[in-house]
Amino acid sequence: MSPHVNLSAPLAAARHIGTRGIPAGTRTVAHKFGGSSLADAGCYRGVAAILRDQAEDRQIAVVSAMQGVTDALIALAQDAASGTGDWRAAAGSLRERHLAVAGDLLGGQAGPTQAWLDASHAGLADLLQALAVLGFPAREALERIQGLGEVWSARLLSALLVAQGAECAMLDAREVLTVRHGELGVAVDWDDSARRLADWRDGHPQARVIATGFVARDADGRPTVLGRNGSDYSGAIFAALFGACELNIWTDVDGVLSADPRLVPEAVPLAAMSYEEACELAYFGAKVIHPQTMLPAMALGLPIRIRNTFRPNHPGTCIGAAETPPMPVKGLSLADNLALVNVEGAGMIGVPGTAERVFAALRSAGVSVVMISQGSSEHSICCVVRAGDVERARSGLAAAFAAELADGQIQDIAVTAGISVLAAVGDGMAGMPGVAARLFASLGRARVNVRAIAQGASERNISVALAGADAARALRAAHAGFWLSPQALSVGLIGPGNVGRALIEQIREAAPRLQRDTRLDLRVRAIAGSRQLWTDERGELPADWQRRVAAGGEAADLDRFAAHVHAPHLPHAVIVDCSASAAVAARYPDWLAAGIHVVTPNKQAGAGPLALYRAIRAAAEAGGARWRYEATVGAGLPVIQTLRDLLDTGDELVAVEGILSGTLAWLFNRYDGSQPFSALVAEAHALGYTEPDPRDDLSGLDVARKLVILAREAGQALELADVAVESLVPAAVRDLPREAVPAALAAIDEDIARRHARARAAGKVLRYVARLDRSGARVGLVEVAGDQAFAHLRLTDNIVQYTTRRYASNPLIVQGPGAGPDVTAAGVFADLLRLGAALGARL
Ligand SMILES: NC(=O)C1=CN([C@@H]2O[C@H](COP(=O)(O)OP(=O)(O)OC[C@H]3O[C@@H](n4cnc5c(N)ncnc54)[C@H](O)[C@@H]3O)[C@@H](O)[C@H]2O)C=CC1
Ligand SMILES: N[C@@H](CC=O)C(=O)O
Repeated sequence: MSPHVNLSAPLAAARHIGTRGIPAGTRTVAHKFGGSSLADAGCYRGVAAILRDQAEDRQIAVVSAMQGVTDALIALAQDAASGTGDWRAAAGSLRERHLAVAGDLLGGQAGPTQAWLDASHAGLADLLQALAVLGFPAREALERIQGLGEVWSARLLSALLVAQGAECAMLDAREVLTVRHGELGVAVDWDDSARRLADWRDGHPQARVIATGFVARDADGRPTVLGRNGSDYSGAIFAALFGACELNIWTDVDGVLSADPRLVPEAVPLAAMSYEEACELAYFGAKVIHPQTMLPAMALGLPIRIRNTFRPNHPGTCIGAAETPPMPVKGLSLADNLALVNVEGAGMIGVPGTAERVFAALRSAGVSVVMISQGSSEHSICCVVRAGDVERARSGLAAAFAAELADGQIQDIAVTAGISVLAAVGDGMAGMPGVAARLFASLGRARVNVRAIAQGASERNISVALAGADAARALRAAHAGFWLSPQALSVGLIGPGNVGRALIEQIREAAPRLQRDTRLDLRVRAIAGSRQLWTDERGELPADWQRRVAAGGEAADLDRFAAHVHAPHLPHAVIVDCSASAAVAARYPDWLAAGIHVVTPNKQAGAGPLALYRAIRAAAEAGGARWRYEATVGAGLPVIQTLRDLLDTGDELVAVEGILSGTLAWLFNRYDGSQPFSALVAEAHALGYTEPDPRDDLSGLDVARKLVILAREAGQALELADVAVESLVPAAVRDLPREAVPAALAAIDEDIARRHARARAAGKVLRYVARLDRSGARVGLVEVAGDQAFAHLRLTDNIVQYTTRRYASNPLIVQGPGAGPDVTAAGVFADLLRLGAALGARL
């Protein structure tokens, strides 16, 4: 970069003068503290502690004004000059604020500092009065006033350090730093500044210096300021003049982030970057450091560290570090409030000098061009300008090309307002194929239309102009494309009941391992209950997630829920339905058609009306999304997967028979006539084995649903009504509201006791069995001989026997616990992992 060439010689000479008399090997470090680090007395104490804790031999600290003071001073000057506002009262409160901070910091020793501040504020009042008389904001007075905040701030900090016994000198930069204001900004007179500083040092040999940022003197010795971000620039200038080996810029963030965290919650802090990357990022959006600030540091190769005053142990971001991590894209930035100007016409093709005329016209109109793009057809030149410049740009171009517009050689000078530019920046993209592809693929997935593109031959920045309305979505999508795993899965859970809660705990426990070992990045970003909806951007659930979901939720709204889960910036989305709701199941076709995967233990879809089942299958096919429901039969057991494997490998199902209800298995395993059957039902409910309404188990409906799911898996168009079902629910309980069921359920006890006694007398046991074969589908309570496999189950064990063409005389058996929140959640989780594997996770 040119600054190396232009600046390094005068700077090296200035450094030589500035470090005169300092022993070789002395380590000097420069620090700069912004207004956010100096908001109140507590902040000054924090800054003093940071300075005292540093290990360097010599220290130069450059300070901004207290937070908000520079803006207040500018407003004061303008109000006084224009005769508006109560500027006297405002000046009074500024004085009070500084006196109060001095009193707080220095206590009994505050007298001299307060007297000094008082005198300085009296000078300010005189200046304001002069402006009020003049009636216009005379530049010299304005610059003198604007810089006072830094002078007060440096005085406060140095007085505090001295009061704490830490030796230091205060340097008013207006005494030594000589600058000129030119068309390209402020230029430092390095030679003059270095000589003045050396003279000042003769009278101030202290190892620690507190200097004013932002202010300087002009060639005639009049006070002036360095412009916006001037304090950072002062930091870099004094780092150079004092011979510092490093510049620390202390602010209120942990360093430079990969993107604006207000728009991209997943933005990550960057440990290191080159000066060039920092310049590119700073230009748009990343306001941590201004490129001009870096010029002296770049010329001398000084590392600049961005650090957090409020977390001083955080390493921050090192700009210009010897080694920066090899990442193709280091950061993304966004500029808003722009417009596209497109000069288009067949008459431009192959005509030398057209581009020169376009840019000359824009220069004459005083328009700075943000981005340029021209296709190789030369049919149009398009550039991006700031929204406030667009009318000047249009009329300037219209005047410059008036003749060509009149005779049709130029067809149009078109302006599109409401444009943003997204820039992907990184030294590492040079020579690396695929970076642009990744950026544009991410934007495409988020359905962002790209209006114009620019990439220079340095290959350090790809800039994309797009509609402002798409900007935030584009930024998040691009960020996900570079920083998130391609297997990042936005998870939304419906029904945080027994199974849902267990599932979330399992995900929380496994997520870090899965991300590390398989790249599957599960982010639970939304949880919907029947009454509340909770959403989160990042999807990293805290330990007290249940409390937050219950406390912080909004009203349940499945449309909002699905929209949040289906975040365009995340590569994949899945809805996990852990409710038992038919209304929720009816939403699956829409979700699947939109590309949202669905995983569920809810049987209402798989065993729902055939029309819904078919619509779900068709939608999944059309949307490319997957519907997985292993836990609907046998909870965590591989019942459906086993059947699929049999069928997919060409086998043929002859019959399926089994005990498919964990609840009924447990009830009849436990029941021995010594206690009422209804008491055991209540216990099964409390253990989380039953359906939300236990009548679904006792009526055989739950078992019938499972049989329908298996039949459909085997290709049969079975409806629930086609299953012959024996219900155990007494007629008196069937139509009661759910809350009334527990009290009424004793009505079941007598019948079960009688049937149990009869079976026992015959040397048999009662089992609720399901069977599907060529003669049809039926579920009911049967007496099973004591030597049969079905008689020897434990607890909630399910057993499924597949008789197939291959497994004809000796059926294939799947057996194990078939109900309970943990095993069911594990079955759902296994489906999620299978989905992850299909999306490319290394599972
Ligand atoms: N518990 C078990 O052993 C097994 C359960 N299943 C199935 O898992 C699902 C959940 O079962 P559990 O957790 O035991 O039931 P649960 O009653 O404990 O939880 C269901 C949750 O869904 C919520 N919910 C109901 N309707 C909703 C709606 N429209 N929108 C949002 N949330 C709604 C309820 O408020 C509740 O939080 C059911 O479909 C069940 O059939 C499947 C296999 C085994
Ligand atoms: N209530 C059901 C739960 C699983 O589907 C059962 O008991 O099997």
